[in-house]
Amino acid sequence: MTRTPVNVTVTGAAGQIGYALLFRIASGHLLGADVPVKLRLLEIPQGVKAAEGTAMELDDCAFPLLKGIDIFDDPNQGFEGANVALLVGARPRTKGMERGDLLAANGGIFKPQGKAINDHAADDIKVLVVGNPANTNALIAQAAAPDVPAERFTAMTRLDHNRALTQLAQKTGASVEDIKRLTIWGNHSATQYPDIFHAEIAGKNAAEVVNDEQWLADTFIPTVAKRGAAIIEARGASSAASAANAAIDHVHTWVNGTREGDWTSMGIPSDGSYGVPEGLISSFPVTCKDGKYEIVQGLDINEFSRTRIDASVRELAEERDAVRELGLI
Ligand SMILES: NC(=O)c1ccc[n+]([C@@H]2O[C@H](COP(=O)([O-])OP(=O)(O)OC[C@H]3O[C@@H](n4cnc5c(N)ncnc54)[C@H](O)[C@@H]3O)[C@@H](O)[C@H]2O)c1
Ligand SMILES: O=C(O)C[C@H](O)C(=O)O
Repeated sequence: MTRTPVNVTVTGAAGQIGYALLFRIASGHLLGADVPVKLRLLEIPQGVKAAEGTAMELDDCAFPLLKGIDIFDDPNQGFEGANVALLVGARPRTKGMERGDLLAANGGIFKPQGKAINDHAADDIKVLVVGNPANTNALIAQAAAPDVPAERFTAMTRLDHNRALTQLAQKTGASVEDIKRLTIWGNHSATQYPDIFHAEIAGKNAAEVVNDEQWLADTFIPTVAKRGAAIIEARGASSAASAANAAIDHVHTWVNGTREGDWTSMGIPSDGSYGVPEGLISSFPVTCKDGKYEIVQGLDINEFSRTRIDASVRELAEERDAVRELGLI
């Protein structure tokens, strides 16, 4: 039986992450090796020509699963019939820009995009926000889409999760696939908290295997939390291929499920679990099954973790208050 192609909208398609992302979506890594896709690329008018060039290259790959590419500069058209939306395009922070300016500039992008998703996307739409500040941009888009279930709006902390997996693997000599149940809590920012207290390495508690709280506090957490800045410093540009890879992982896991005995990290609207105020889009440990996610419940949060989760959640609440004041939510 031939399957109906899944419509995938990608914003910021002509950017760095877009260039690393589109070829993997078209080759079946986002949804599965048997799922045909149609790409809908959304750019600002100045980005359309470059997106057309990328579309030419996509054509030149002759991907069997790629059933069409359309390019738009109007969000209402870009999100028409979208089943999956990857919101990558965002206004980067430029010199002299305060956080409030950045939130306001991104509000001008994510509010209309949220409304366009509300009015035009397919009923089963799943949204991943990658563009920074990802959690709060997701909140803005979600608030502008009252007819879409709030839980369909998610923000990307999978890159942080993947970064933490490798740091832990390198410290312990384990292989990344031997590590399970690691968690990123909070905001995709320097306040995020990568938590290994419930993680397992080949079945053993990771914190006990590491047995070095100083490494945890002074090396592991800051290395993971500030990795984005370290990449910018080294590369002269923000992470692109690893961010695209994480976006692929996030959606693939959401759609196809977490592996047995494991969980992942996703920025999702809080239901009040673990003391995170309801509605904030914060990263949690989640399991995924049949296209839905659930927060892992009942984890014992120690004092070390509590302080750090609270600090990141406080930052999210401040960002929410700032966008509320700007009338964006
Ligand atoms: N959550 C994460 O883990 C993570 C990781 C890396 C980067 N990021 C963020 O992802 C975003 C994109 O990064 P990049 O390196 O691809 O940036 P980039 O500047 O190379 O590309 C951004 C693209 O978005 C387009 N764009 C801007 N406004 C748009 C709009 N309203 N509609 C559609 N397209 C629009 C631009 O024309 C540009 O082509 C940045 O905000 C970056 O900070 C997030
Ligand atoms: O773009 C950035 O500021 C960094 C990015 O969010 C990252 O984590 O690599």
